[in-house]
Amino acid sequence: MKPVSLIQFLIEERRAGRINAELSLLIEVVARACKRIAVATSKGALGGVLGNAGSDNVQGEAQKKLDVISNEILLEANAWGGQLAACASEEMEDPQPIPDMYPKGNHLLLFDPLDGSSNIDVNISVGTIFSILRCPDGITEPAAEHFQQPGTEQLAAGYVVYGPATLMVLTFGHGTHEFTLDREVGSFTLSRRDIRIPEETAEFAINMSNQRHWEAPMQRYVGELLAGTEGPRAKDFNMRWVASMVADVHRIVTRGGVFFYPLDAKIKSKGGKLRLMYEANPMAFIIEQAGGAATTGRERIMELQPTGLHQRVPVFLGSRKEIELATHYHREADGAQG
Ligand SMILES: O=P(O)(O)OC[C@H]1O[C@](O)(COP(=O)(O)O)[C@@H](O)[C@@H]1O
Ligand SMILES: [Mg+2]
Ligand SMILES: [Mg+2]
Repeated sequence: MKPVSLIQFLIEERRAGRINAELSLLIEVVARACKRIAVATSKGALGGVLGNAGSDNVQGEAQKKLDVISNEILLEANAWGGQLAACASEEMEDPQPIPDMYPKGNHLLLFDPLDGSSNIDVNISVGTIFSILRCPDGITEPAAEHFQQPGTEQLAAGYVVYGPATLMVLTFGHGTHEFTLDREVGSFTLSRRDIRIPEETAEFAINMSNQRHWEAPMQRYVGELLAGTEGPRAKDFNMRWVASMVADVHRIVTRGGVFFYPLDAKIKSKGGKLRLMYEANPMAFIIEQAGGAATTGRERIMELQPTGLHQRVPVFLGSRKEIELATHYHREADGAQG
């Protein structure tokens, strides 16, 4: 089969009327920026990109040098791209307007410039996650409230994994597709089209060290997985936890599985660990378009009405039947309590 580059794929999508020229160009700009981030991450200690930046972000987390470098690469690339009205990032409290000297567009871009920051210094896969929305008509200086649209309003979402290979996974709402960076030619090439995630799985991902803090329905669900063939599920389950959401989600996009970052007593006051606008919503869109499911344990993530740019939510995503069961246990427990 003749290789299909990302550019050719975007032309196909435009010809099919699934995306417009501006969105297509925006994806090209984001892809180009991620190629530069791939180079930066691959330098490691030699490039002086490891370690802390000496500053904290809006979440009160110590920023890694690569958090800051990746953020700047994405801001710089998108400032003069011409497709954006503004962008927002995990690493910035407020939305970043497009400088007046540059042409503006009708899209809003949200991103987690470097996901899996705790793994940077130990050379484990990290990534970039992004979500694209339409800027409301007539808004020239978008504020946080203009970004706060439900996940169902996303025009596109994607992530890039910087691992042994650099991969981009993308959806426009017409299936989920994977592109591999061909380092020799320097471009992303289609490696899997219309990905389907198996409905059933025997592989789960969760940070088990938080177990004692979980809610009862989560204790029950994971307890049954761990009981395996000796328990009510009558099947053994294997566990994985990379602690880079992009890598854990990419494993699921590749071979199925489930990923959980549930609410627990430690993070209850924050509403969860992962961020709705630039982690949960884009991943939910990608997973749903590949036949999987994504909930908070109670509600469909993409139907949530956002209340803040950096809002956190519980995340349950992956193989549909398992996510439905875990969600059912939570709703049932709420019902019993209701
Ligand atoms: O350290 P924990 O509790 O295992 O959490 C890991 C989770 O935190 C994250 O690193 C948060 O994302 P950032 O690295 O972008 O802040 C996720 O990628 C990952 O799933
Ligand atoms: Mg992240
Ligand atoms: Mg991050």
